[in-house]
Amino acid sequence: MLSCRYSDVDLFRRLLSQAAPHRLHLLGILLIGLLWSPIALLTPLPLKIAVDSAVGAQPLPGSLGTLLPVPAARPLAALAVAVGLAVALAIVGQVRNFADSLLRTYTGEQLTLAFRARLFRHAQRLPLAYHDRNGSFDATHRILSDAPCVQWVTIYGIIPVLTASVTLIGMIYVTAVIDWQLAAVALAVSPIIFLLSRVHSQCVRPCWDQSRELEGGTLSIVQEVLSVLRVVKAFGREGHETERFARRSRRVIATNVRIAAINGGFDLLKGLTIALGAVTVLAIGVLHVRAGILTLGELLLVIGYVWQILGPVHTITNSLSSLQVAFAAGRRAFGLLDQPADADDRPDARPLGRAGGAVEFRDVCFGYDEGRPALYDVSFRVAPGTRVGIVGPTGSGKTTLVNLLIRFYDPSHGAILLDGVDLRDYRLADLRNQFAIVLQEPVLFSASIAENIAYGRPDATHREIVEAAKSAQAHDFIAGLPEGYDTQVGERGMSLSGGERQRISLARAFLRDAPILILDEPTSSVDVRTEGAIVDVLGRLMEGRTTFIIAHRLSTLMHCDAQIRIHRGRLGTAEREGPIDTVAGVLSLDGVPKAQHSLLTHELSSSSNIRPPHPSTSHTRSD
Ligand SMILES: Nc1ncnc2c1ncn2[C@@H]1O[C@H](COP(=O)(O)OP(=O)(O)OP(=O)(O)O)[C@@H](O)[C@H]1O
Repeated sequence: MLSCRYSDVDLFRRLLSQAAPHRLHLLGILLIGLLWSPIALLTPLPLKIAVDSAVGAQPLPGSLGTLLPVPAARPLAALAVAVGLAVALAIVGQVRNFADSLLRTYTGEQLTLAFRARLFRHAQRLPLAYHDRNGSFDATHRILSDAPCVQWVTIYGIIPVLTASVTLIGMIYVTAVIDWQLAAVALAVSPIIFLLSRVHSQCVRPCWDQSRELEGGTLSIVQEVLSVLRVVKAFGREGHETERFARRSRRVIATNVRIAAINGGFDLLKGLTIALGAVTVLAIGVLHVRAGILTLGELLLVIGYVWQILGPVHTITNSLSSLQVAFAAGRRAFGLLDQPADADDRPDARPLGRAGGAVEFRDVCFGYDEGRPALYDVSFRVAPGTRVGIVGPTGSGKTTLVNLLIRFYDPSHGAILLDGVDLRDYRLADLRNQFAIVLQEPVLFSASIAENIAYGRPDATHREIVEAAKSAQAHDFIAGLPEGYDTQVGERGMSLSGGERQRISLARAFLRDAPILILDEPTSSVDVRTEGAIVDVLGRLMEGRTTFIIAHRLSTLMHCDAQIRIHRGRLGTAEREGPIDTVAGVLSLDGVPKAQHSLLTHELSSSSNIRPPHPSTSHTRSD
């Protein structure tokens, strides 16, 4: 779990600093909240006036009596004052509620959006190893469901506690002025309630942590199943998946029921304490009325305050215990945010315009997991413009090799050089600009075809997009669509055929015009007829670019100058048989004229296959 190591104080501090840019809005909410205090203090007053001055013959209370001197013989005038005050309070209260709700919603959404954007930005910068380990939905859930914790803490946590505290102090003061003994009784209840709240928070906190983790796991099942629905349907596993979801959900339910039971138990205890306080105030108050210390109206006023005193106490304790939900979410959100991102550029990192395309692996070792190497001591050199096929059995390390080249991962030992410079010495953004990638399963985004083609070059003009589509033999089918280049392709391009999707991703690679091309079995998901067309397109796409093409099919290797064979993470020799020997074109190595050079055999070595370069071991091209 990535979320356990933060104390509440830590979280509180970090959430406040996350909310800091919106402090003016938060101040506005606080001020509107503080308006509640005078409204709450004045709310029981119309009742007192009605009882003491309209029914009884008392003068209007305090400064109201000075402002509106209603004679004792005019009970209707006193009633009018009571009604007028009640209506005015209701209007002011409703306007305050309206402004409060509007500003809370606006600020809350802004706070959540800002935190979500920060988490999303960070999730994209995390090393692929993090997402491999945790699955993509883990981050999704943290970004979508846990990010609102920043508004839960500020708008629904601290601000209600502050405003309720001010109201509480005001009410205790006014009650004490009227009858200090009643104020003391009401006050005596508060520490008991705070104590109960503290114990409550401690009991409920681990349950909230567990609930949020389980909920994330449950939703990840939904996401996983819906993203591979074709497979689930094809195997008829809908029932199994539903049961898996229900099993997880039952655990969430059990945890949430436990939380509800804890909350209910503590609410009961707090409610009983509050009722005990109110009943005691009532009993003492009645005795004081009988003894002539209080008027009946004052008793009603005080009882109104006592209930309202207990209201803010309730608000404070509820806000404090709901902070636990926010902290549980905050622990998960910061758990994501504190994962180390891809290494930052070195301070002296080199800018890179357009690379020449010379690539060298020098004694490269790498493993995804400790003690399970995926590549051992891989060394080879490739001259600019060489088209290299990477072959080997499944799981041998082909994808790993190109992953290291794009710097999705860094080698644990050795170095990879581009144009003679260690990849780690380049600015990462500049380095990644050197690659165009076409994958086995083309990746399209739910946007228009034009936007998908321009994904690697958002500044491309429409003309350039069309040119790229023509080069990828995609223009004709795109032009035949009712909305042409503006056609929306649906989620992951599912409204297009496999061949159409692959042509769009090839058009994207043409438009990108990068000096290094990475092709990962680009024809494996299309039929034989489409494959022929795509192989032709690939041939043109590879022209003048250093190309690494992972391939199992001979047809795909047809355009390659050289082959790297990998077996269990080690390099083997280049193949002698097969299409390589028959392909026209020569690998040029480090400035040596092309025609004099043979292929990679003497340039490729692994720990199991290290030998000095020697013409006799080299693999001369047939042409
Ligand atoms: N993200 C990962 N986390 C852990 N291990 C991985 C990961 N990706 C690959 N591996 C392991 O590394 C080894 C090499 O995998 P790689 O994907 O490079 O093989 P490959 O030759 O491309 O296979 P294929 O032809 O099936 O795509 C395998 O043992 C694989 O299980």
